[in-house]
Amino acid sequence: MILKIEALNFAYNKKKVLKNINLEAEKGELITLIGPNGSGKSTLLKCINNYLKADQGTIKVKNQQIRNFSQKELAKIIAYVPQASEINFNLDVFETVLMGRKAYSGWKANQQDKEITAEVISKLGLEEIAFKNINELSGGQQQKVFIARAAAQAAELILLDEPTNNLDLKHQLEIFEMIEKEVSSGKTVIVTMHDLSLVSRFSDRIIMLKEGSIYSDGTASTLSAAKINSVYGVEVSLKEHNGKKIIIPEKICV
Ligand SMILES: Nc1ncnc2c1ncn2[C@@H]1O[C@H](COP(=O)(O)OP(=O)(O)OP(=O)(O)O)[C@@H](O)[C@H]1O
Repeated sequence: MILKIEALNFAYNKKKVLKNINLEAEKGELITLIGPNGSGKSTLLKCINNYLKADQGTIKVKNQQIRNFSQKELAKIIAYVPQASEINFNLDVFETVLMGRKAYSGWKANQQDKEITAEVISKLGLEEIAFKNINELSGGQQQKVFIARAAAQAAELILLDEPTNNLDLKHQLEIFEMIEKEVSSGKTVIVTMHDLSLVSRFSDRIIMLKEGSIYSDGTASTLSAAKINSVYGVEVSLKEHNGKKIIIPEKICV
């Protein structure tokens, strides 16, 4: 088991945001966290990454509490890609992906770091933009670069916060292809998303958060109109296509 969370509680000041979260993740799992705006998805990822410190409960990676790791050691196990709006710097693509190697070599990247960076760039199909400045890229291209940086970090657990937000259909699929490549090479990926049809198509396991608690945890086949209705307050129709669910919002429940 790569991740084990037990009885996690977290509050911003006095506002309880995560309530009694229990969660285990295995090697090679793709887990999607869904839930309405403000249900605590980003906060949970930030707690797992030890960016926010839990008030109560434990978070263990590889059987050790995350608070016992130095930031550098934890970065060899967990890679975290925040929401696009939280990212802002002025480097080219190669340099950005190379930053993923910081946990190994500090500021002084060695030849091996550069080779790993080049491998990741070509494996994930970013060669053509390798020397473009990040700020000159579209949102979709930037997201790909940040996933590449997480891949270069060679962490076993990758946390992605809404990587497909604001992306067109092609970029959404490309991001999922990148995620699937990481999962098929044995990485565990936890990703937050809002597009439930996309989630149903790509996830092994879907965790629904409702007001800071886990409301359900199961395969895409367990996603039901009743659950979505209860968590989002919206009536939906579910259609099946090639064994996957398509979720159509119908009306807001009153
Ligand atoms: N830095 C902060 N200080 C105080 N409250 C915060 C902070 N960040 C988030 N919150 C609050 O915590 C709750 C959970 O926020 P969080 O960002 O984890 O939700 P989310 O499920 O990721 O939402 P979204 O889908 O909109 O990204 C919200 O009520 C939010 O207002």
